[in-house]
Amino acid sequence: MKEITVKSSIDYKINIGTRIRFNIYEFIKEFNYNKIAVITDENVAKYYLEDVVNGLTPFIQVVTYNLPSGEKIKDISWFERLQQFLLNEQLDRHSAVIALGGGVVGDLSGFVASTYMRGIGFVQVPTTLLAHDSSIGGKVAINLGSIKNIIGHFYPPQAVIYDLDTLSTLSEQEFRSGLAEVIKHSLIGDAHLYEQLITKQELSVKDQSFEKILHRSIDVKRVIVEADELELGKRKFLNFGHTLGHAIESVYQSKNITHGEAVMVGILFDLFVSDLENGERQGMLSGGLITWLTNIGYKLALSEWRVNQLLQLMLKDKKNEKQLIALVLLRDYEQPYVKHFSPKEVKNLLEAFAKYMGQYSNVKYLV
Ligand SMILES: O=C(O)C(=O)C[C@@H](O)[C@H](O)[C@H](O)COP(=O)(O)O
Repeated sequence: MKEITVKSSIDYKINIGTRIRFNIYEFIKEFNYNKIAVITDENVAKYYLEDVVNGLTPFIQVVTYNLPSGEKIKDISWFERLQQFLLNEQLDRHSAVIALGGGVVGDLSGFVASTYMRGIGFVQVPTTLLAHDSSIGGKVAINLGSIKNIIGHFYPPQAVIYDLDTLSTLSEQEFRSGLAEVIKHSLIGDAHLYEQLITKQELSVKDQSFEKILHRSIDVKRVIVEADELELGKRKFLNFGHTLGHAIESVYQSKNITHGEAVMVGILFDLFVSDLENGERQGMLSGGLITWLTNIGYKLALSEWRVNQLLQLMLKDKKNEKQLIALVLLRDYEQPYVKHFSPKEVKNLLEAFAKYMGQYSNVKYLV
C-alpha cells in the first residue's frame, strides 16, 4: 500500500494498492457520509461494481447508476439525468458521489457532485491507467458539443482509492491511452523516467517495475497541482500535448481514437514545435520516440490531416489569450513553458508537422 497526500485547497490522500476496492469504507469512514451514490459505466460495472458495493453496504446506504461507456456521456443531458437521480434518491449535503471508472466517469461525476446542492462529498475510484492523471488535481468538467471540458471547475476529491488490480482488465488500446499521460509527465517533470520508458522493449501493468513508474508519474502531477491548483501559471504545463490532442479527439471521434492516443500525437506536435523554437531541427522529437511508440503499438497515422478543422478547435482552447493559441513547449526535458502563436503560424506548423511525420514510412499524414 502506498499513500500519497496532495496538499491543495483541501488535502486528500491517494491510496494506491491491490484489492483495496473491496474495503473502500476504510478510506472514507472519517467523512461520515449518510448515503453514497456509486456512479460508474456499464463496462466497469461488469467487473468491479459488485466488489465496491458489497464492501460498502454493511456500513452505509448505497445507490448505483450505470452510465453507457464512452466520451458521449460527458454532456449536459447526462449531467441533468445524474442530478435528477441524486435528487430522486434523496442524497443530501452529508452524502457523497463515488466515481468508479476512468476519466470520463470521473470528470462527469465530479462535476455533478460539485454542483448538486452546491457541492457534496466526492471520492475517486479510478479503474484505468489514464485516470492516474484525471482523478488527481480536482479538474471536473463536461463538454459542450465538440469543445472538450469547457464547462467545469476545480473540485478536489476527498479521497482517491486506486486499486491497481483493476488495470488488469484494460485493453491494449486503453493501456496506451493512459501511457500517453505517463509519457507527458515524464517529459515535463522526470527526465529519468522518460529515459527509462523509451528504452523498454515492452511495457505492461503486470511488470514489477510498472507500479514505481506510476508512482513517479503521479508525483510529477502532485507537485504541479500543489504549486498551482487553479492553473494560473505552471499547471498549464500539464496540458502539454493537449491543445492539439483535444482537437484531434474531437475531429477524429468517429475513428475510435482514445484521449491518450490523440494526446500522444499532440505531444509529438509540441515536441516538433519545441525543436523548431530551440533551433535544433533534429532535437527531442527525433530521439527515438516515434520509433519506440510505433513498436509498442501506437497508431500515429491520421489520414486526412484536417488542418482547418483542427485549427478552429485549437482556437477554443482555454489557455488561449487574445485569439492567440497557447502551446506548451519544452526548452529541454523537464523545462516546460507556454508560448502563444497566431492562427496563421499554427496552421503553418500543423502543415510542416504533417510533412515531417510523413517521412516515417509507417506514419502517413495526408495534408
Ligand atoms: O490536470 C491538469 O491540469 C491537466 O491538464 C491534465 C490533463 O491531462 C487532462 O486531460 C485535463 O482534463 C485537461 O484539462 P483541460 O483543462 O485542458 O480540460
